Amino acid sequence: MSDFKIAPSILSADFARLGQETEDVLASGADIVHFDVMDNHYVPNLTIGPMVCKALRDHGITAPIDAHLMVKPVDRLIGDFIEAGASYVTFHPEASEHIDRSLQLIRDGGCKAGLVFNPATPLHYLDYVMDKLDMVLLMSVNPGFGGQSFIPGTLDKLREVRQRIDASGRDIRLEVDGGVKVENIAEIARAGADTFVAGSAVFKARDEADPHRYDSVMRAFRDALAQR
Ligand SMILES: O=C(CO)[C@H](O)[C@H](O)COP(=O)(O)O
Ligand SMILES: [Fe+2]
Repeated sequence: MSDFKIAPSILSADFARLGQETEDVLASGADIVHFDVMDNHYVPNLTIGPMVCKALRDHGITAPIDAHLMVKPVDRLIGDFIEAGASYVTFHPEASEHIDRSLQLIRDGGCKAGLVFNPATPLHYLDYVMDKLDMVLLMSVNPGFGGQSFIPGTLDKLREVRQRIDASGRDIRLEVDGGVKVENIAEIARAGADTFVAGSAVFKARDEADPHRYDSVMRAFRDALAQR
């Protein structure tokens, strides 16, 4: 597998300069913009919503935006993110009253749909919905904050989901989110992930030579993936 995608989480960007930061990280080679939505209810933190997603589109960001909804209830915000220009909309199954309906709402709006699993959320939520998924996102930290350490048990869970995706024969991305670093990305890729969210590891590693570039950390991620 060589179709690896790197998705910097703008949670760790400078929010006062969000448009420029997003441009800079994409110019440095990022593939996807990971957009963390927290509601101070499902998770104990409060971040950004659809207006900010739309502002990034209006600013000229054309790359895929991966809206990771850590909100409860889910369904009303799905419509808002579709309107705001999200490309992927993912949600936590235990935060939705009707998982199948939420997935269908996302796809009916022309977006790609994904389910997100916290470290202790069982994988049985995948049963009966594989045909409605474009992405499975495994959290490798408990959701709510950037800058936490990767939980090693995620590796076994990744292997299990990789088997399920391959057995399904479907085109479903396997994303991992939380504590992804240059030092552990190869091991995470070997366990089956193909899409890597990295927040603090990217935005704390601005190039010394140019404050608008993240080239060296992006190159280090690519090199680690090439040598996995
Ligand atoms: O969903 C998230 C937290 O709930 C973030 O995407 C995640 O924590 C990324 O940050 P870092 O790479 O610093 O761990
Ligand atoms: Fe996230």
